[in-house]
Amino acid sequence: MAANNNQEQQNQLVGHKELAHKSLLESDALYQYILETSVFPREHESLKELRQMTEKHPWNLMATPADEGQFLMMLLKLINAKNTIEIGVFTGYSLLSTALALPTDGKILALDVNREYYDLGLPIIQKAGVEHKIDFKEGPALPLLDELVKHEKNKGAYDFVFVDADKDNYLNYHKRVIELVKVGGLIGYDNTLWGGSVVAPPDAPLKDYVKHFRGHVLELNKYLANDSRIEICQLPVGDGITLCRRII
Ligand SMILES: C[S@@+](CC[C@H](N)C(=O)[O-])C[C@H]1O[C@@H](n2cnc3c(N)ncnc32)[C@H](O)[C@@H]1O
Repeated sequence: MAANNNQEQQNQLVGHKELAHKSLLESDALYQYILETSVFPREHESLKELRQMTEKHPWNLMATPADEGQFLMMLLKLINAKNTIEIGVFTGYSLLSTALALPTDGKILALDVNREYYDLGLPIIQKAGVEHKIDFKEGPALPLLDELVKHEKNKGAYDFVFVDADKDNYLNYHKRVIELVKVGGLIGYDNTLWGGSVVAPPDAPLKDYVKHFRGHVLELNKYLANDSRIEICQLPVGDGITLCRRII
């Protein structure tokens, strides 16, 4: 009986390294511990619900890890964010975290090339009562950002921009969002440690997709470190998030 229970527990734990390997947490047990001991206030039950619902989605590994979602919520509250952009929504874990953290009249412009993912998580966003804060636009983010930048009123209008989409476009996004975020505002680039591969030796046995985007992530990191318009802070939360505070 005890052996069966152990096996069951093992089965539940297996998979973190495979499915959520982008997290820096190397141990399945530690990951599980974080999930079980993260205190989501009552009104954030919806985050747990969204995670459970999408857990079996084949691309579930794309969702923002729980520790990072919690961090984002705290950060947004600390900077009193009201007007934000999210590039790369997927099923909406980071989007729901953001929506819960913003005030009632807060707004998020949410961009994703695929609305199907968003629609999957939407019922939970609606149940959480925060859909009114979200303006979802389907399509490649670059032309949508170009359109925003054209209008003077949008420049410096955003408190926070979260970038979590196609890694080979991050530098292109940076060129646009730096104009949209206000001086003193923040841009957060996700996955800047890229599963730890940014420090892997050139001959390291990396998964194909990790290898494919590694060069782009390295290029972004170097660019951000030398960009005099921002000050940066790279945090080992989730798969690494680089916060850029616009200073000029
Ligand atoms: C890593 S997932 C985002 C995860 C999400 N932030 C979350 O918490 O679940 C990346 C998303 O970027 C979207 N994406 C990829 N290329 C894009 C593009 N060119 N423009 C807009 N969205 C894009 C994908 O459709 C996918 O939903």
